[in-house]
Amino acid sequence: MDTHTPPREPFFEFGLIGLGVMGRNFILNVAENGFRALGYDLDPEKAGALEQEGQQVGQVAATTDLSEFVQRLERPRKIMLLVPAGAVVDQVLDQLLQVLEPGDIVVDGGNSYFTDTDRREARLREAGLHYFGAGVSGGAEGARRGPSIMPGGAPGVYEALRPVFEAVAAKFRGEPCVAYLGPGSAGNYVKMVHNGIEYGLMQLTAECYQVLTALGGFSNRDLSKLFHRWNQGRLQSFLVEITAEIFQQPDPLGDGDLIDRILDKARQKGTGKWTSQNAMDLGIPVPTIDIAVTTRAISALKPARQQGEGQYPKPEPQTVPADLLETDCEAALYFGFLMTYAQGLHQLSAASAEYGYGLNLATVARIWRAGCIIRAAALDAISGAYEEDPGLENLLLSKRFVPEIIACLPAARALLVRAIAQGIPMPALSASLSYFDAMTTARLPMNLVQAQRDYFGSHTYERTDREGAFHTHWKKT
Ligand SMILES: NC(=O)C1=CN([C@@H]2O[C@H](COP(=O)(O)OP(=O)(O)OC[C@H]3O[C@@H](n4cnc5c(N)ncnc54)[C@H](OP(=O)(O)O)[C@@H]3O)[C@@H](O)[C@H]2O)C=CC1
Ligand SMILES: O=C(CO)[C@H](O)[C@H](O)COP(=O)(O)O
Repeated sequence: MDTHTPPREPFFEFGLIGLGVMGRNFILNVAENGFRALGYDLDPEKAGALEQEGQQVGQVAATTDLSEFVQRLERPRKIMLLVPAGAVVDQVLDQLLQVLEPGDIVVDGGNSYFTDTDRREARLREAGLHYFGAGVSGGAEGARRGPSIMPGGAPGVYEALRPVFEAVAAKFRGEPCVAYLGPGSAGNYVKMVHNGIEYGLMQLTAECYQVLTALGGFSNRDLSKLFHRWNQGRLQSFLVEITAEIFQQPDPLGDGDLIDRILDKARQKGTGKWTSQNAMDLGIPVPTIDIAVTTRAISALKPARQQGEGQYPKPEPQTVPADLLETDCEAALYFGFLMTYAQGLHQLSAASAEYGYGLNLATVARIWRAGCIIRAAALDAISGAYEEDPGLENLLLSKRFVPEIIACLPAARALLVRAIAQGIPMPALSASLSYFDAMTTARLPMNLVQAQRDYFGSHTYERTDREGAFHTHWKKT
């Protein structure tokens, strides 16, 4: 398999298992940054493809033989897995446990569920091995040119990985978008919430697309220009940037634009759902993320949606002047983005306390400023907000953001009123605004919910005027 014929003795400084979309690109990035890197995949075609591509980069080889892979790595071995999350990771670990030696380091770079990482870390520790969870974001391009890396595990072990990670990570004003985040599964947890935020931002963007099209008659060309313009301002972000490009992509299989030929069913691999599920366990509200997951589920129900559209006529669309719609959408989208980051970071703060991660949220926001899918100009200011006030309970309470959020509110409300009146679903913007309104209302109607709970189940309630738990024999008529 090797075309380089390097010596058979340990020669490579970094090993990578799983030469798919992420692995192949990540290992080329590692080699290009001066580390001798060896890849392993079961599939000879993938190993061959890496060797082919690696010729231009140098210092990279591939094998399909696991014992050869292990023999040719310098000790302690540093091996990163970029294989599909789930059972495959355990299968690879079963094999590695047969051949690795105490002190070797295994890094899971995939989207593994955080409790799996804790379990695997304990398993490998028993064998004298180190296990590290380091979520990687940025897709294929990021892996190749500079991803954001979210590492967690034993701090001493990170020191061995730091030179490689800092070299390959994306740079924001020269600062690598990687930092040690915390013990155990901290890295995989942060990556999971990153993906939850990703779901929220994508859903908000999609809703703007729908409302601009339905109420403003924006063409794909108009949308591309608009998103491009937005990307020059406070909405500057990877997702807004690629959205501008998506709207100008011609259909490679026919006339017209590709976007118009893509089926409106969004799939999901599970990280958004895990974020929501765990937020529920922690008792932290992340409604924009929840609804983004739910909306993907609704999108999958195409036949029912089609049937519903036939049975329930929509209101006649009332056209809104394009400039007004554009202004309101920009502010509403920015508002929604801020609410989504606020929710995700709030969840991280609670998870940090619950699982002992000791997360520094300013650091988390800092390493998201470049390389990852949720990178955005706003993250620089978000990081600053947590630096100024490390105990900040919620981003929307940050003095930095209060005036900006206040300024966005009229537009977000006006846009939603129009959308609701016209029967255009904007579930993520709606959830973001209701989240904001609830989080900024000192007295919510939950006194009634407590009364109902006590009425039917003697669950007791607390009072506003004295301490203790109370139960009432409610008067039944
Ligand atoms: N794609 C993306 O944009 C991103 C993905 N991720 C995460 O990174 C991880 C990898 O994703 P991605 O690169 O997209 O996945 P791919 O499916 O493209 O690549 C996975 C690779 O692992 C190989 N593989 C499977 N089983 C084994 C095994 N037992 N031993 C060795 N190699 C094996 C696969 O080979 P074969 O195909 O022959 O089975 C394949 O080459 C996942 O956890 C994913 O969630 C994270 C960020 C972004
Ligand atoms: O990890 C990623 C980016 O950082 C994945 O590309 C992304 O989360 C895909 O998720 P899904 O398939 O659920 O939309």
